[in-house]
Order: sequence, then structure tokens, then C-alpha cells
Amino acid sequence: MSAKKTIGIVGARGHVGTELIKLVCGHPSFDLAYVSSRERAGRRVSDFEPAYVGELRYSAPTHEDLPTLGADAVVLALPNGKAAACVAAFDFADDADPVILDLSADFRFDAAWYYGLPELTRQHQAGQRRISNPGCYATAMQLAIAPMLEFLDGPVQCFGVSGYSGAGTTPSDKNDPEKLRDNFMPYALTGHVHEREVSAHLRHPVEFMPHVAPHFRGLTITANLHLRTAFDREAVAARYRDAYAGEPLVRVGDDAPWVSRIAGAHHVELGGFTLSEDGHRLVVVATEDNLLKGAATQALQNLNLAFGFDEFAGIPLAPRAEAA
Ligand SMILES: NC(=O)C1=CN([C@@H]2O[C@H](COP(=O)(O)OP(=O)(O)OC[C@H]3O[C@@H](n4cnc5c(N)ncnc54)[C@H](OP(=O)(O)O)[C@@H]3O)[C@@H](O)[C@H]2O)C=CC1
Ligand SMILES: CC(=O)N[C@@H](CCC(=O)OP(=O)(O)O)C(=O)O
Repeated sequence: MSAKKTIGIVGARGHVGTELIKLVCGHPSFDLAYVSSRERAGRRVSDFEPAYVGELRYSAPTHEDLPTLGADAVVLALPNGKAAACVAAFDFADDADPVILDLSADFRFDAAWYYGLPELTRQHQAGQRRISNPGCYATAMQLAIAPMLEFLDGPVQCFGVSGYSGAGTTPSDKNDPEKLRDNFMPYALTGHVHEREVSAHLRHPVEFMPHVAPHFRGLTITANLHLRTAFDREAVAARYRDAYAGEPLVRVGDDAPWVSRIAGAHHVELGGFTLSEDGHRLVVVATEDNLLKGAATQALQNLNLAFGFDEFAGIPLAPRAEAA
């Protein structure tokens, strides 16, 4: 398989689209077909992304134009609620059937779409051409909970703190550095879409309390798990190490990981395993760069798998360091 596959990114000005452009530029088997942004239409990609060498310019195709642009895969990096109209344009076109990967929450509950969290779902991936990329917090929560799933006793509580890039570029209180200065904003304290997403995909209730903080990128999940069986720290740590042995994008450490050390890294870090005296309550900490393993890196894993490439091709792995 030597010919490069081409990727169109719709919503390429955004935080996630921008990370994906950088990853595609460094990928041995993918090239950009087009990158869309209404705001940057006509501007050179190289003026914004030094990693890109070439003449491509941002464009602003209509939904109906998209199927005529000829990409092997289309990545939708649009705000929630905007993906369906793009997908409908491909459904309507007779002669375009690209792989479609949606980064929004719009298809995460749609059984006709493959939910691509490869470490937990890649056994269902073969032949899938409609891929729904998981939410950022949802990725960290599922990886933090999955190894203990069979021992859970009642709902899991997850306290989440995200950098404000998680709130996208449309101005709001949640991405206003002035309002976030010396501050910490709780929001969507019940019923957040990632609470429903994790509960649905793990088939176990999760209670999620998100907050946004003044740093730009990186999130922390502190998960509180009640267990039917008593565990000690060594047994828990061994369980996580076994579950993720051979997974380059999930690292298990001893101490609780720090968000300041995950920014710019492509993996999720798990650690800080702490048990109550009776061994029936476990706290686990996860950190993740919301724009990378929480979005663009995971999208690249999914695209690699969709085209039969090595799942980790084009993903630069940070050298393994001791956890915090
Ligand atoms: N930020 C994060 O940490 C994560 C985000 N996601 C999801 O990924 C998607 C992209 O997120 P993010 O990059 O942060 O978002 P941004 O707000 O940063 O970017 C959105 C992009 O969509 C374009 N856009 C906005 N509104 C419309 C519209 N009505 N029609 C067409 N294009 C539009 C914007 O460009 P222009 O206005 O120039 O056209 C921009 O390129 C979202 O669905 C988000 O939920 C998933 C995981 C993590
Ligand atoms: C800080 C912040 O606002 N974060 C976003 C999550 C970003 C993400 O993963 O988004 P989607 O599930 O919408 O794709 C939020 O809570 O909605």
C-alpha cells in the first residue's frame, strides 16, 4: 500500500482541526486534500501552520460541494449539531463514499456509527467507514474506569478539570482568559454529554462534574470507584498495568499524574491509585491533552485503522518518563 490517502478537514481553523493539520503534515501515508474555514477562506495554510509546506489554501465549500472535492477521508471538526448536514450531503451524492470521521458528539449514540476509542473498541473496527470520535473527558474517564468495570458497586463519580481549549473558539465565559483568571468554573454538573456517553459505552452509570480552569490545554479526571471486592494498591496497579500492557498511548504510573506534564503529549496517563482502609473505595487519576488523545490523536488512530495502516503511524510518542 504505497499511494498516499487524502484527507479533507471541515472546520480546520478550530483548535482540533489545527492539531490534525499538524499531524497529517507529519504522517507518512496521508496528505491534505482540503481544509475548510469560512474565516480563513483564501488564506494560505502555510501562513498559519509552519508544519505545512505547500500551496494549499483554506476554502469554504458548501455542504453540497464537499462530495465533489474527492478526499479519501473527511474529518468533521465542527461544533456540536453541525455534522448531520455534511453527512447528508455525502449520503445524497452518488459518486462519493469517503471514510467520514466526526469529532463532535453528534453520532456517539448512533449504533450505525463505529465509536472509535481504539484501546477499548478496536475489535469492532474492521470495515467501518463512519467513525464517531469520543469526547475528550469521555476518553479519559473510560480508560480510567474500564480495568475495574467488573468490580464496580454503584455509580462512579468523576471530577473533571479541563483547560479552556476544550471549550473551542466560539467566545464564551468558558474560554475567556479574563474571566478564568484566578478562577475555576463548574458547569453542566449533571447530565453533561460525556456523562451520558461514558455511561452508555461502559454500560455502567457514571456521575460527572466538569470544571474549566485557566490553563489552555490538558485535562484531569479524578474518578471515585466503589468496589464489590476489597483490593489493595498493588493488585489495582497490577490490574491497570496488565490492561494497558502494549498500549503506547496509555501509560500507568504510581503517583497521581499532573496536567502540566501532559500538555502536548499524545497519551493518557493513569495513576495515583488510592484505596480506602477497607479496600472497597478506589480513587484513580487520569490526565490527557484534550486536543490530542482527547481529539486529534485519537482521530489519527482511527483513520490509520480505517485505511489499514499501523494504528500509531504519524503519532510522535514522548519518551517514557517516571510519572509525577
Ligand atoms: N476542543 C476540544 O478539546 C475538543 C473538541 N472536540 C469536538 O471537536 C469539534 C471541534 O472542536 P474545536 O476545534 O474545539 O472547535 P472550534 O470552535 O475551535 O472550531 C470550530 C471549527 O468549525 C468552524 N465552524 C464553526 N461554526 C461553524 C458552522 N456553523 N458551520 C461551519 N463551520 C463552522 C470554525 O471555523 P470557521 O468559523 O472559520 O468556519 C472552526 O474551524 C467540536 O465538535 C468539539 O466538540 C472533541 C474533543 C475535544
Ligand atoms: C472545557 C469544555 O467546555 N469542554 C467541552 C468538552 C470538549 C469535547 O470533548 O467536546 P464534545 O463532546 O462536544 O466533542 C465541554 O464540556 O463541552
